[in-house]
Parts: sequence; C-alpha cells; structure tokens
Amino acid sequence: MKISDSDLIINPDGSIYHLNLLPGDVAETVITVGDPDRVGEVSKYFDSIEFEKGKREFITHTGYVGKKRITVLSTGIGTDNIDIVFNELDVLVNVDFESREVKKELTSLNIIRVGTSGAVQKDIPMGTILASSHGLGMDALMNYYVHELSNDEQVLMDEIKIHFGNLENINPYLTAASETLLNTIGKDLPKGITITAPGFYAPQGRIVRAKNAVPNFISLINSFHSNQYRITNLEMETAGIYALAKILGHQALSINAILASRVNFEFSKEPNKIVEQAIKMVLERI
Ligand SMILES: O=P(O)(O)O[C@H]1O[C@H](CO)[C@@H](O)[C@H]1O
Ligand SMILES: O=c1cc[nH]c(=O)[nH]1
Repeated sequence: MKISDSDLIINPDGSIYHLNLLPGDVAETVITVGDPDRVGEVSKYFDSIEFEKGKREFITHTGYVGKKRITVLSTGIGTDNIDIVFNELDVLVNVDFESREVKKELTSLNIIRVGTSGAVQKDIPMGTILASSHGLGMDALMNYYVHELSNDEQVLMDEIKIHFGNLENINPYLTAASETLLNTIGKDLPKGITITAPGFYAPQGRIVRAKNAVPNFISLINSFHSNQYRITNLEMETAGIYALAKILGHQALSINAILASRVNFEFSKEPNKIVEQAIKMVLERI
C-alpha cells in the first residue's frame, strides 16, 4: 500500500522531512544521544567519517570504526522527538521512497542510546554507567500507538500499576530492552528499570519554585520492588525508544551515564568525564 504524501514527507532532495537523511545514510548500528553536541563526542572516535548532516536538533554523523559502519544521531530532549526520530529512521531503512511502499524484506537496526540520567537508589552513585532493563514511560506517547506487552512485561506492569495506583491521569507503559543487546553491551553493568519522564523538574520530582502535584515522588519510585527488578533512574527518552523499537522491529538498549544522585541531592562536577566513559565503553562493545 502506497503511503501518502502527507503521512510520509520526503523533502525535494529526496531526504526524510526532519532528519534530512537519504535512504542509505543510516548504518545498521545506530547510537542515539540527546545532546546534539554529543554527536561529535562520539564520532571523534570513528576511524573515518563518511558524512555529517543535520537539521534542527537532529545532527547525524555516519562513519566507520574499523570495518563497522555506525551512525550517531542526536534526538534532542523528550519522547515527542523520539516519535520523530524512530519513525524516520525506520522509513529510511524499511520503506521504498520511490514507490512509497513498505519493503518486502525488513531491516532490524541495533540502536543504542547513550544518555545522561539521575539515580534514585542509594547504592547507585554518580559516575555509574547503567543499562536500562526496561523503560517505564510516564509520558503520553504510547497512548497513540497499539502496543502489546509480553507476558513478563504484563506481570511487571500489573505490579507497577498497583504500586503507583494513586497517580491519576498518568497511564504508564513498559517495554523491556533488547535481550541480545542487554546481554552483550550491557553484560556486566548494573541494571534497572528506567523511568522516562515528560519533563525535567516536577515530572522527575524536582522542587524549585512551582509546587509539585505528586508529593514524595522519589520515595514512591525507589520503593518499588518486584523479584529482581527495581526502578534505578530517571531520564526523558528511553521508554519511548524501547516501545517504538519493539513495535517497528528494531533492537534497542539504553546506556545511562549517571550524573545526579536524587537521593543524596548531588549533581556531578565532572559530567563530561562520565559521559565520555559511557561513549568509550559502548564503542568498544558494539
Ligand atoms: O543527556 P541526554 O541524552 O539528553 O538525556 C537526558 O538529559 C536531558 C535532560 O537534561 C534529557 O534528554 C534526558 O533524558
Ligand atoms: O537527573 C537527571 C539528569 C540527567 N537527565 C535527566 O533527565 N535527569
């Protein structure tokens, strides 16, 4: 079936609407980062750079580490941007731009996020590099997609819903990481459920001047336990990445550089050093 001109927007030069990329520009291994400035911090370790492109907050460098072709791309902040980036990455590999039809043979990308995050457990200090076993979305993105849970995800989700029972108007969603990527890139890292919040301040339990509608948010989330699972950290993209990757048939893993300890009320004095360690670790393992 042909996808219409208003559903799939192709720029006059044949590139996709927001990312400004052509089919063929995307490597099968993709690193996403939130901050556009972090793209160069990743690609400086490439042996060669094939091209650099960008539009708005979406900066892309594709190149090689040894023989491996890698694309690094910035998403900007939030799951509204993840909606754009993941749909556009997917059409770049899985839709024929000439016929506007879905290809018969689909490509499954390996997508690794290298992001920053705040920890909510006492035993996860600043400087930790953590892999998200699951993304738990507190934002509204998945209210708009058909999203089915596996049995294991459903069991965990039911327990989470009981724990968070009194949070009105929030419809959380949960997706597990790619098992393959978690067991390779994330193999020996501390792991936990990452909450993806629709904001940085009150949606992550921060109190500055405005009053928070959910009191004691951090203790509410860090007191959740289910078998080996607990909530370890807060950021703003992982749950959207995991959910859309699953729907579209891609593998995703989120690696978090822990810059803040929300239980010790601390923020790192050397955030770039921690992010650098996470980048190097991911590049060594992919
Ligand atoms: O460092 P990045 O990847 O942007 O990730 C985190 O930092 C931003 C907030 O400061 C949010 O995007 C959050 O998810
Ligand atoms: O606490 C934090 C730190 C980085 N990014 C977030 O979203 N939250």
